[in-house]
Amino acid sequence: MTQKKLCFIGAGNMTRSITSGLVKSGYDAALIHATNPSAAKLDVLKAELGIKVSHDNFAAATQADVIILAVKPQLMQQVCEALSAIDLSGKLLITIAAGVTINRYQEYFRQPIKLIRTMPNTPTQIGYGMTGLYAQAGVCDADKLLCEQLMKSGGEVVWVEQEDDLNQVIALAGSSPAYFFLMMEAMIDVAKQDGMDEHIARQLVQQAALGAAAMVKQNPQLSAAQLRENVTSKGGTTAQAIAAFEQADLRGIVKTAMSDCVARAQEMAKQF
Ligand SMILES: NC(=O)C1=CN([C@@H]2O[C@H](COP(=O)(O)OP(=O)(O)OC[C@H]3O[C@@H](n4cnc5c(N)ncnc54)[C@H](OP(=O)(O)O)[C@@H]3O)[C@@H](O)[C@H]2O)C=CC1
Ligand SMILES: O=C(O)[C@@H]1CCC=N1
Repeated sequence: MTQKKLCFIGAGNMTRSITSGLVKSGYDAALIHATNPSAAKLDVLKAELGIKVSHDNFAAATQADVIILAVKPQLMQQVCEALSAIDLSGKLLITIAAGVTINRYQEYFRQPIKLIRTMPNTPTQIGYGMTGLYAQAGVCDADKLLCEQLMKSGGEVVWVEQEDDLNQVIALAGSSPAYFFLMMEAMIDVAKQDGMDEHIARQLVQQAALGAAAMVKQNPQLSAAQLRENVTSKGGTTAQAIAAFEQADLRGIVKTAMSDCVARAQEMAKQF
């Protein structure tokens, strides 16, 4: 991979996930710079990954070839406006923020920019990430390839055709690790209430979840429905459990959750 000077603005959960993936995959830590107002997260990144850290967004971004915008959506305007005095003509901008549109970034930077919107997720930290990508019109193939390579160091990537499609990516992959964590959390809680040791419950649940995801991935010819049916013996235990989920309208709950997730991204696009 071509190794360029990277600057992450904001050193929170996602910057940690992406920079870990990059360093683990061999990206030169000396070329990665992260900035943050408070010191604690920077200290951890410096100690764990050996990347450069500072509190100065402007200086770090000025020196970088690629600026990765990784602050919360509500802070994006303030952060981008403060960087708008930098000549961005030779730099690629990548944003990981949910719900902030390309039009907004153009307003904030007040100059022509080359921007790729991405939607990664936290499993990027361990190489199991999933990132959706959308490039602003006019971004060249070399910059698209560079962004793709950066995000691939943490897992898989898909390009989407329309900017709006990123909202579906959020519902399906950006936010969805939290849905699966909730499911596992609930299962572990039930086992604990039934008197099981928490560590054993967690081991059982995490391995079952990992196995189920691997079964889906390794059997592309089989639908998720078919894989579910293969577990479900007629008149058996799984049938009882699945009936309880169906009766409680799990599918309806999932539908509401995902459409609320998309709606929030659309609302944020108007807000920020
Ligand atoms: N978490 C997730 O699963 C995903 C998040 N995203 C997107 O990633 C972005 C970051 O999310 P996440 O990492 O979870 O959030 P975090 O809150 O963990 O990280 C944001 C970081 O930005 C820092 N920050 C605040 N103000 C500034 C500033 N002026 N300059 C530089 N840094 C600043 C914060 O510092 P401090 O805490 O010291 O104030 C914090 O460390 C969001 O836009 C979110 O939409 C995208 C995909 C998945
Ligand atoms: O919850 C959020 O807004 C961010 C975007 C996707 C995951 N976390």
